[in-house]
Amino acid sequence: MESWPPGGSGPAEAGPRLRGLRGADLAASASLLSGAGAGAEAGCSAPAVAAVLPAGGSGERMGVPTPKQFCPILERPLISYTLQALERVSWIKDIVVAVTGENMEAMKCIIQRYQHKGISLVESGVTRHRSIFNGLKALAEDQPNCRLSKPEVVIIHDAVRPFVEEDVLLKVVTAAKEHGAAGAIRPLVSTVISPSVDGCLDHSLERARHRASEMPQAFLFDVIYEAYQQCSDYDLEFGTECLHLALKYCHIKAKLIEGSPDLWKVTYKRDLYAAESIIKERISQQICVVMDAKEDEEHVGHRLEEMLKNELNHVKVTSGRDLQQIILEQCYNFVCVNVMTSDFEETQKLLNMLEESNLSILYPVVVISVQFLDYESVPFGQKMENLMQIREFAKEVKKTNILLYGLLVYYPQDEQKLQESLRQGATIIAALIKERNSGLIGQLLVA
Ligand SMILES: Nc1ccn([C@@H]2O[C@H](COP(=O)(O)OP(=O)(O)OP(=O)(O)O)[C@@H](O)[C@H]2O)c(=O)n1
Ligand SMILES: O=P(O)(O)OC[C@@H](O)[C@@H](O)[C@@H](O)CO
Repeated sequence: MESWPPGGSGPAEAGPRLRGLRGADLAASASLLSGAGAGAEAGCSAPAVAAVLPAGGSGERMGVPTPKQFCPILERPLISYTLQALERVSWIKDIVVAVTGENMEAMKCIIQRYQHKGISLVESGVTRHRSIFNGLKALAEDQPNCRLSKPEVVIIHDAVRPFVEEDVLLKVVTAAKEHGAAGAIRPLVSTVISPSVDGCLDHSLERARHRASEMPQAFLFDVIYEAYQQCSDYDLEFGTECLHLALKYCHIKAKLIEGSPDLWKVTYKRDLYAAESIIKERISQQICVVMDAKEDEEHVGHRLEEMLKNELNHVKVTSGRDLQQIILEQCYNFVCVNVMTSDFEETQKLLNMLEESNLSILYPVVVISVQFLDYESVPFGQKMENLMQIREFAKEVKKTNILLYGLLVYYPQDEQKLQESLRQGATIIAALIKERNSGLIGQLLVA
């Protein structure tokens, strides 16, 4: 078992807000688990919580050579999104990932490149249960060269379930403390049937009375560790349900927690497309319009900003007065307005800030360099020559995961024509942000 990177600790980025079911009880649990707030002051000890991520599968159902946990989404391996989701939960102290020996180096590179913190690696087993057991052994203090402290509660979560939020983790851990085990469940989409030996229907289960077992699950460490130690080889080889092991070997009836639709497991190729679509949607929720601060309210950049607000419902459009703050808020989309200047001065300043911020390590950042030009009254030749620089700029910044596009917006004297080109410009901007197509970088689109 290795901690990677050596000495690494603490989450890679600030923990997210608890979403939805914030409630006073969840807030209290969160403060207790993080060792802060009233719970801790009242002398309640914050239970140590660790997580085990089985990531040693081959992903046969995905139908590609690369094990699905390493398949890229927006050029980043799927497992990195799951690690990010867990490490930003401040009260999860250790994350143990079980990978095959042959994927150990690849996993270390992923941890290094995406700056994941507090990750320990163990060798996976030939089945999911054996991989989980190996992860638990790394946390148990009765093992040789064990460097991790035994947690009170352990979360078990598939590495191929990237959309896990703090609130459901909090609920399963809180329930596991009380019941000994807890797991997320979802309504069944299809009815479960039992076939007879001759391949005909023997019976079906009443769908409304059954649920799909999902992840995350959480256990008092001693419960699940004891269950795995007593586990039969048959269960280790063919079992798929940790909650069942706690019931069978420790007589613990797990508390079942209703989970959100996003808890699903990436299994087939269609799931990768769905995951990419969800991630693209999530990082497209905020756009920052960057323009020269001294420009007055009539500045055409403000008109473009207003048009974007009208065209893009549910998208927060801000004008970037304090760019550093906007970057800190993890905005991944920037529209840089250059009026009449063609040397990309504003755009270059923005690109330099973005490259220094490391914002694009986890997600591709879209920058759209907008030029307003009344090309009926300005000589086009020289202007176009300048604008073509964008191709070289784009190639350079792509190396740091910044997708740079050009947009030339017709800037006529006629008000109605200007309104139309602004609307067309907003539509093009929305499409570039939504699609994040790296094949279009350096292109100059015209509205
Ligand atoms: N020997 C194994 C098998 C699976 N897993 C992990 O358990 C999780 C859920 O299992 P599953 O979806 O079945 O993954 P695979 O076994 O890779 O998929 P398949 O059955 O299609 O081969 C995945 O993160 C997978 O990497 C594991 O750690 N060790
Ligand atoms: O994909 P597999 O069949 O290997 O196992 C994964 C799932 O069974 C498991 O994650 C949930 O059903 C909860 O136990």
